[in-house]
Amino acid sequence: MIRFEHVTKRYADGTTAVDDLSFEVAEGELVTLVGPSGCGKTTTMKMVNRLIEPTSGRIHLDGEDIATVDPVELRRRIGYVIQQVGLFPHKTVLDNTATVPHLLGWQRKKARARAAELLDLVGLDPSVYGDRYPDQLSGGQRQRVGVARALAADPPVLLMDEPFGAVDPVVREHLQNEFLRLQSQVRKTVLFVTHDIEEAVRLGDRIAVYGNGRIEQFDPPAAVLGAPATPYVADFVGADRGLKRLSVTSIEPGDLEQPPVVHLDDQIVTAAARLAAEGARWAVVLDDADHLHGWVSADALTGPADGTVRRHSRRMDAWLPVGASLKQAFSTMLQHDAGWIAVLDGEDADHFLGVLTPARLHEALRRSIDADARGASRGDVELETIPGV
Ligand SMILES: Nc1ncnc2c1ncn2[C@@H]1O[C@H](COP(=O)(O)OP(=O)(O)OP(=O)(O)O)[C@@H](O)[C@H]1O
Repeated sequence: MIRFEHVTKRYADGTTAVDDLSFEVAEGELVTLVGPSGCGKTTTMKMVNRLIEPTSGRIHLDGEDIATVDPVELRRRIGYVIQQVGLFPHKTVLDNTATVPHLLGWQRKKARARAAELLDLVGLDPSVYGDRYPDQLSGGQRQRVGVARALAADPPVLLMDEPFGAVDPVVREHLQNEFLRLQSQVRKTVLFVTHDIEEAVRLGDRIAVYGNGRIEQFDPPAAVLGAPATPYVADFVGADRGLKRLSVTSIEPGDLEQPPVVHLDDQIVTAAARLAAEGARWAVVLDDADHLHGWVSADALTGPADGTVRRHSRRMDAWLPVGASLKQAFSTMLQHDAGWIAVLDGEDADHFLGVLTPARLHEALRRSIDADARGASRGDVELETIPGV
């Protein structure tokens, strides 16, 4: 969708901002450009909408050399979000969002309806915020309007330059999550500039790690964290990259333990016998519809034998859908003070798959690091284990 071919930008004072850059961004892909200040990220981005012209090389958009396209026409195909947002202070939120459709000559009613739809999509109720002016919004809300405005004309490509850079870390994380949700719906081709490796890892399908006008590594987040291509990249992603990796490694069915499973209406004797046969101290409890209910301990089943498991079972709220990140798993364990979490599958996360324990979480992380290093799949990795004490 976007292709850079040997692109160099040298400014008039002799600064080489971008040096012989070649890379490609696929349709619907979100690529983060990350690196320290002054390494050429913004220059790269601004060459895509021709705010800056390359000194040499070519950039293709959807197969077309952009040097041959009228810049104004080109920019209509490209949404642009910047840190300062650049909303018009004298226009309402709704009118700000409808700017591009207006410029494209849409009828006022259609443009405003589209703007309202977009505001809704970025989490701002148009009936509450539509008539406000930008200075009546918080920083995070202004950023959302910026995103809505960039999407209003439904451009296939989105350029985002530190769009969440000016808000505090909590709001920032919130905006990142919302943006990921939005992107899963709209699937734009996105170039996203940031100097924050955490943000790059969290958002990018692939990350371009910049060092001084060149790309040092262009890979999916797990590979950048697990197998940095150069000492520079290793240094940039930081010594705690194992920890960052938690957020880009997802829970897979093969990571799970399979404790005994009993049902709410099972007789206590039957359930106790099942636990004893497996030498288990507890079992997962499902309801009639096979949905997760909770758990029951072997000790609780040693009392009076009449009745069903229902009497002794405890509710379990610590669960996640398969595919959630190991970071979410760890955080859920801490939040519920739980020694394990249930992992569910299915459209409504209603099918019990197994449980993730801290030991299994650690294994999953090690497996994924090993698998990346060897170019293997996670299930094929045999781990050496350190004997327990
Ligand atoms: N108009 C200009 N004239 C001369 N040099 C420039 C100009 N614009 C940018 N530069 C230089 O080009 C290099 C790359 O700048 P660029 O803005 O692309 O970096 P960046 O990675 O986006 O940095 P930041 O994260 O600080 O925004 C820097 O050394 C910068 O000083």
